[in-house]
Amino acid sequence: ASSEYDVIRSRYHLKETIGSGGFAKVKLATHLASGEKVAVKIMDKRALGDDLPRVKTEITAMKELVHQHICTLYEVVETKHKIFMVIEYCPGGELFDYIVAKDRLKESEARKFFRQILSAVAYIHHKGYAHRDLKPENLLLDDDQNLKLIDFGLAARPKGGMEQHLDTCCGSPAYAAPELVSGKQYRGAEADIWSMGVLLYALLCGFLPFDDDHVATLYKKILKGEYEEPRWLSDGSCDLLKQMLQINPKKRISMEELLIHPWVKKGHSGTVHWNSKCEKNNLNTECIAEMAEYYGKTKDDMMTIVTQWHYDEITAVYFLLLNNFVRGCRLKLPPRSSLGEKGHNAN
Ligand SMILES: Cn1cc(Br)cc1C(=O)Nc1[nH]nc2c1CN(C(=O)N[C@H](CN1CCCC1)c1ccccc1)C21CC1
Repeated sequence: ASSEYDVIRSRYHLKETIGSGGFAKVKLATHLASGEKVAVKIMDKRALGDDLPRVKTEITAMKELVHQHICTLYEVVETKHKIFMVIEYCPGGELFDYIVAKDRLKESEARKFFRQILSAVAYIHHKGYAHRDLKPENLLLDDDQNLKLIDFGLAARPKGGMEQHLDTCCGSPAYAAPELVSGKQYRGAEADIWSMGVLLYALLCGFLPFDDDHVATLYKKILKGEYEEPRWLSDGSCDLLKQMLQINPKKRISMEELLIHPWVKKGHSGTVHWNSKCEKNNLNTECIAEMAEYYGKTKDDMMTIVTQWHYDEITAVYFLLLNNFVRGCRLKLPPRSSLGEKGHNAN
């Protein structure tokens, strides 16, 4: 099996495991060429079994969804038995743990996070995707305390567009919409809005609106749609939650209405900017120039190579440079000769 790791080890220094889920584990790693930290999600195809399509779904989705509030997929390495996804590293961990540590968030902080979640979800809906597993465990904090959405294994891109109904019941029960738990057909976007309502409730209250140890009882509570309104919730927060946690999806607030909702806009100059700042169709010329120098190519040749989006080392270097660029840092790639001296790169 060690040979299966040869390619990934040639480009990354794998460190401790920082997460392990059903069929995958995530290790912290360092990109040798740049010294940048990354997260490597490792899956064994034999253990995946009929979950393998979920991984393909996630890879396809992450290749298409490139956004400032979505964890960037840098590189994919597939060997005989393994799939390695090299993904943006978020040193702040899960939003779930952040809420638990603070008990609950002040309305202004909840609003800051909620606007970032809206930005990511409005973008994926615009691209024709529904996430279908929105919860605080799937939102990570980067080192600027900004949120990044992860886990697109359950994402759906209905062929007939976002009006199309879906029927696979999936996601985490406590965040699942009533139409989803009652096994009816549902629209992905409408179900995501409900889940964001549960998420907002968790941010503001520190506990879930619908909760029970027995999943059947939990479902009954979701279908009734009744939840507690703690006294610390403002009228504005209660009104917004009421519009998001409408059991009838037709009466539920839409994404368009959410983006301009007074509660969402309060204390912020503009509406939520959900367009991507890092779309693949307009390359960052400074990153291309830096790469051209590093690989000894002309800018045009470098541009051509990057736009093939092979999700190999080239794609990884481009996105690592870009993620630093958008944060105002300039990542310098050392001359390639130093590659030989492992761990040589100053961090
Ligand atoms: C927990 N933690 C603490 C610190 Br400090 C950093 C982290 C951390 O996990 N950072 C991090 N950066 N980038 C990633 C992660 C975690 N991570 C993840 O993809 N984490 C998910 C977490 N899911 C939430 C519910 C079920 C599993 C995961 C999926 C499969 C197996 C293990 C973990 C990525 C790769 C995208």
